[in-house]
Amino acid sequence: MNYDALLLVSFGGPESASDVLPFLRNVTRGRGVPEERLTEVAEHYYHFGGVSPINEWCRSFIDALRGEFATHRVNLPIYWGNRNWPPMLVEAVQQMAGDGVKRALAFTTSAYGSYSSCRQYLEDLSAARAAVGGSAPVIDKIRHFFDHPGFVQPFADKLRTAAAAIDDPANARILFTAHSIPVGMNDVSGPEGARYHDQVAETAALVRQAAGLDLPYDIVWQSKSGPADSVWLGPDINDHLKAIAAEGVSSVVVSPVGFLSDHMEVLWDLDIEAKQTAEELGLSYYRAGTPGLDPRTVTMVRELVAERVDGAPVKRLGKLPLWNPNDDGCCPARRPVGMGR
Ligand SMILES: CC1=C(CCC(=O)O)c2cc3nc(cc4[nH]c(cc5[nH]c(cc1n2)c(C)c5CCC(=O)O)c(CCC(=O)O)c4C)C(CCC(=O)O)=C3C
Ligand SMILES: [Fe+2]
Repeated sequence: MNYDALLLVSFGGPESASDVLPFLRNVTRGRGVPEERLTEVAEHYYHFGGVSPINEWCRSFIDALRGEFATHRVNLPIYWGNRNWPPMLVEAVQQMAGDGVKRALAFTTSAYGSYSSCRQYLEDLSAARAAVGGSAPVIDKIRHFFDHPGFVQPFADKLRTAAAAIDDPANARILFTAHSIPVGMNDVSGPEGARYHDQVAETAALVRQAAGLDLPYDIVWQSKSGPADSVWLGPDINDHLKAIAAEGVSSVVVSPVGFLSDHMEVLWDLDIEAKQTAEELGLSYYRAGTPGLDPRTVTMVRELVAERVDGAPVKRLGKLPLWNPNDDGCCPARRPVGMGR
């Protein structure tokens, strides 16, 4: 297939204190997230001066990707649009239309399937295209990359480095963590359901294997939002820290496989909140890094583009079946948080 642009699609994040509340309102519009949760999350952002690292990461990643494309003679201009904070998707689609782009590939910064990590990005892309009208390019989303070596290997190296600092490996546990979602949303993720959970679990196993570690590990979930009585994927990382401390575990190494780079969820929910929980329990806490700007991750995007443009081989380490998220047959439009399916 011929494409004439790459669009990087991300979540967006505030870049100053006055951005925080308007950003949070964009994220949660129509989602049934309680007001107390918003005030609480706003404080997490204010703690860091109202600045999420996500937009700056996108800028640096695009710079690196432009270099990668130039070196490998990939002749595609790169555009950038976010779901929740400028630069917004609609501006990016407008710009592409003005530049005469007819067909674009979209790389989203989430590796996994599910309504929140995939379908919602597709819905926002179609809304942006509809707003731009007839001159908007066709946009195809690149496949889920949860098991691509350019995603798995940076996590593995960073996990190995973090684990090397543990002084009592006999009583250590690896915790792989990803953003929780409502259980009802997970149940309908992917063509056969539960694929969000299963992709995260496959990534976790691949990362541990690639790190060459035989420490025991668990998969845990973080950053639950929505009403307190709504059922989300668990165990929550903080609850699980209590459970394993009671079993006699004395050190944890936390690998945030749910995140391509250090978002606010990593800086606050892990490095402040979970770390404090661990310390209160007397557990030594080590946090492994995210891929971030690892050159292998930059190369991964070029390779994912080559799969679509040149029919290059599909590089992957896992066995879960892939599916085409551009079809309508997976991750149906959702009901409000907490409503189950
Ligand atoms: C699966 C998933 C990912 C991973 C996939 C992906 O990367 O997209 C993700 C990423 C992110 N989530 C982010 C921020 C937020 N998510 C919220 C709320 C929610 N997330 C959900 C799910 C996910 N979220 C859900 C089901 C909700 C409930 C509301 C709803 O049903 O939509 C809220 C509202 C307040 C709160 O309750 O936390 C905020 C502020 C940021 C930016 C961080 C930064 O600024 O650095 C990023 C990358
Ligand atoms: Fe989120």
